[in-house]
Amino acid sequence: MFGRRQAGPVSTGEALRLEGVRKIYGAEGNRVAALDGVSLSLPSGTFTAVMGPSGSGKSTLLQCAAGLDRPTEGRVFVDGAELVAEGGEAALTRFRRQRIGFVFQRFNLLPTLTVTQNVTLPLKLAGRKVDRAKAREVLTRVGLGDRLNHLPSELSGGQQQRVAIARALVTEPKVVFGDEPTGALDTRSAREVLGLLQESVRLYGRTVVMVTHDPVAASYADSVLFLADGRLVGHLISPTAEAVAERMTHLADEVEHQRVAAGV
Ligand SMILES: Nc1ncnc2c1ncn2[C@@H]1O[C@H](COP(=O)(O)OP(=O)(O)OP(=O)(O)O)[C@@H](O)[C@H]1O
Repeated sequence: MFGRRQAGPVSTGEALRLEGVRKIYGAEGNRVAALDGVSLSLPSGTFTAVMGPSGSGKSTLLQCAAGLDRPTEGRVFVDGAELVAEGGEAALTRFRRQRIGFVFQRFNLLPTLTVTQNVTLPLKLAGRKVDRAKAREVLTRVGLGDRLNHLPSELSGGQQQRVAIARALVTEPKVVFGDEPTGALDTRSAREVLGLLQESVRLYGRTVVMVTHDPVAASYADSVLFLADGRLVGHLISPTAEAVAERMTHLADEVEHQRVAAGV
């Protein structure tokens, strides 16, 4: 059902752009540059994996790119619109609801809502028409057309993550961000979820950005960005799991050498 790479629509335009993004945590004297000048441009209709050693800034990159947090410096554009520099949480939330979908490692479904209610929630929150037919269509696409009235607790982990994917896609966002979306799944469910993310890119023109620790998961992407110490240090196009794993091993060695040399 899910091929590793399928021919698809040619991508047009830019979905995500970061210009010199820095994110500093901590107070004076105790500062950590979680991101240290990251610039990138991802075309629309592409699937990108973000990898790097622990602490390299992957989650911070996702948070800043997805408007869950604001960079200390630099600019972020989603679908040509700049992430609002002012306006507080409400403005950030509005920005996200219009352009962005999320899939988290722990699914984050609301336990008291049915599958359909979970999927229509983003439409409701965005003040859009609660289109149950649309929710049914997206849920059918992810293979859950027969589970519409179930509660999340009545589903397996893989099925719950498929609900989360349907919820992320229902608003037809420009970019879908995944933070370890297969991290809590068994191999078979993980492959299904990766296949669905791939399909949302190939068939429906979404742009997917996924943080992962797993070279096999990364191999489903069109390209992999490698982070180390808050900087982009590599880019692999048409990745295989073996090539990704090899890069990661070298990266971990390099980071260790640099830390030893710097005495940290
Ligand atoms: N809220 C915070 N306050 C202070 N420092 C933080 C905060 N969040 C992250 N950091 C630091 O920023 C750096 C990057 O963290 P980040 O979580 O982005 O890395 P990561 O690559 O996602 O790591 P992992 O693979 O372990 O999840 C780390 O040194 C981390 O300790």
